[in-house]
Amino acid sequence: MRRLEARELVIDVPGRPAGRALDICVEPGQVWGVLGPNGAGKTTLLHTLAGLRAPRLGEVYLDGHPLAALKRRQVARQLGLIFQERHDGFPATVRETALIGRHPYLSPWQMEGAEELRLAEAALERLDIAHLAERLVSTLSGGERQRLAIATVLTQAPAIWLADEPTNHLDLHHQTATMALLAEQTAEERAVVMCLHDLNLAARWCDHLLLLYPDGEACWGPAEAMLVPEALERLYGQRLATARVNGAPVFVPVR
Ligand SMILES: Nc1ncnc2c1ncn2[C@@H]1O[C@H](COP(=O)(O)OP(=O)(O)OP(=O)(O)O)[C@@H](O)[C@H]1O
Repeated sequence: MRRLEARELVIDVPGRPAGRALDICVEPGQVWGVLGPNGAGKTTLLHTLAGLRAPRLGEVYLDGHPLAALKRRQVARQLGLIFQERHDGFPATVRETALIGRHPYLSPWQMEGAEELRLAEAALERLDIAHLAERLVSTLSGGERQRLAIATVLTQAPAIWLADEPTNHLDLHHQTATMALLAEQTAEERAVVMCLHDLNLAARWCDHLLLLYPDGEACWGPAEAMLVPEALERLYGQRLATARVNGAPVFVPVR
């Protein structure tokens, strides 16, 4: 059981007032969506929750321990990260890259074994990129790279996924398949926090939402309480029409 908490957390967005401090507890089995317009601080929040960026105020806790006091290797066994910026280091194949997901569990001199390989192959299969296993990552399309990033975290099997726009670059089918995969993590008491631009994916798949406003204001809670058209219109500065499809609200921008 792993719990990620933000206590009195103010993310450090340069030049912005503190706004509302975040008090959030991500419990095992929950799927959190972070919504907000460009520049609201979604990526900054995710980096702060991952311990990669210091907050301006407050602290992030993993299972009650301050994240900043934990060893990165310990953190890497619990938190899986899908971020937007990726840099190709040395040339690596798709399979080698997926195997990186097992590194937090191996000692520095230990080679990946049959079990690591099995997990990586299963993840590549799940993300429909098994046929690309021998290819160099530098030759992949944007959507294939995105699916590899997800496959790498699936290989890692962390307790908590932190994903920045996980459906970026993905076609409609793979967007849905990715959201299903993330929601599926909850069956094993894992949790997911993801930034999303697509309100309808958030409405369909997230059970908790955090709305981040550009002035630092924020509100959060169960998804149904957050999906209030007036609040969402204020969030995006966009009028919306609402319908219901398959039991979930659907929001369409109106002129
Ligand atoms: N190093 C920096 N120096 C100055 N401003 C920065 C720096 N890093 C981020 N910012 C600013 O902080 C704000 C929040 O950025 P962030 O990337 O977290 O937003 P976001 O909500 O993820 O946006 P988007 O939807 O466009 O991805 C932006 O206005 C950005 O320009």
